[in-house]
Amino acid sequence: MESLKETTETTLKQHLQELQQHPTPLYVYNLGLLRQTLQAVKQEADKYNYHVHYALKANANTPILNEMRTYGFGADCVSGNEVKAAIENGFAPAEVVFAGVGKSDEEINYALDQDIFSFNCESSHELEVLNELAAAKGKIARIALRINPNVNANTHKYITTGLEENKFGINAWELDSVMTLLQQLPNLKLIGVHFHIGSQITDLSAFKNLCTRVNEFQEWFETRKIELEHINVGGGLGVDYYHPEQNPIPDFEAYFGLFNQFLEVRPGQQVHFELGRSLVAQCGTLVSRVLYIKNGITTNFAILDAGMTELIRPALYQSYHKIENLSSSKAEVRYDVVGPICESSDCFGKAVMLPETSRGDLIAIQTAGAYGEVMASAYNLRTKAKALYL
Ligand SMILES: Cc1ncc(COP(=O)(O)O)c(C=O)c1O
Ligand SMILES: N[C@@H](CCCC[NH3+])C(=O)O
Repeated sequence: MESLKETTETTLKQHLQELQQHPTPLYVYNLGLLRQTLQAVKQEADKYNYHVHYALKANANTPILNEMRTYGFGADCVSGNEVKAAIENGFAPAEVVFAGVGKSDEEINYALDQDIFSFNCESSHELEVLNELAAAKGKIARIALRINPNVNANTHKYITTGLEENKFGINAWELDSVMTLLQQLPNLKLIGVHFHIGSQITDLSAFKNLCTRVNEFQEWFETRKIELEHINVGGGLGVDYYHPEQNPIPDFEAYFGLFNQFLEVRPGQQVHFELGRSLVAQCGTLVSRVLYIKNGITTNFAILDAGMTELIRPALYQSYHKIENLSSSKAEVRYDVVGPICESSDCFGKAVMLPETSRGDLIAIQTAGAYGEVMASAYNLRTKAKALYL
């Protein structure tokens, strides 16, 4: 793994002079690491003939999408604009799936016109609306039922999606009535089932529990003589935010191996995955300049030109991102690293040990490739940060 260590730990420092020429805040992507990650995913998924759709919600930048397409991944979309981005960036419609609890008529109509592979449907009401819109176009929409498996992902409660209390998916007790309803909806064709239990899952036993539930649902369908061509088990594999240098690439071998061991697949069935974070998180860094150093009563503040408007994860989920000072190698001092936004939650890290930091230093906030740029906002009328690809 020595060469990987090189790419994550030193790439930014190697490019320091170049970075200094750029306005900040700036998202910097390491395409070399991205390619190594995608190669690893492909190698492990191919072992079992698994097919991966990239979840665009993690990062929908064109150079990133180009890499995904080049490596043969499909596109998992959650809005009409994501479907559009996938198609405009060259994904074949047959490689596009569209999930989401609240698809608007306009979004559905656009996806119907594109003849996408599948709508992952999350309620009876949605099925009725989709059937009506497909009928109006004289089309038959391929659908997968997103089932809520009631499996705990053991992750942050804001990013758990597969519990009964969550808004996502069709609950097990509704399946009978949904199947009865489907028989009355001639413009829908059921091609599979879909599950997704949450994100940033680091305890793989959650996926084992998912497999057990999927196996039970498969039996349920089988006893009713309903054939499922596709089993989509979603995404959710977590990354190591604490040690991006040591673990730049998640353990895809263990992840896919677990599904191979515990998921019972019927002959001819295809297994689909929808990975987002695990593919792109580690290749992205938010680079920012120190604006001011301010000595508070209890702490020193390093005030950056990036804030929660560029990377909202710490403010929203109290999530940890490793912070490095690329410019200084002085003795370490403790700082609260904060942004310029008019919110006290605009803080990237408290009591962070950094080499003594001065105005103008470049600060790297790591593991920001997923759910970073895409979740940026214009709050305080901020300008959107640019992206640089190394
Ligand atoms: C339905 C669905 N699929 C895929 C993903 C991608 O998840 P992750 O980025 O955790 O792999 C998400 C996000 O949690 C999702 O909601
Ligand atoms: N945006 C979240 C994850 C949600 C994933 C989409 N369901 C994060 O930054 O961790």
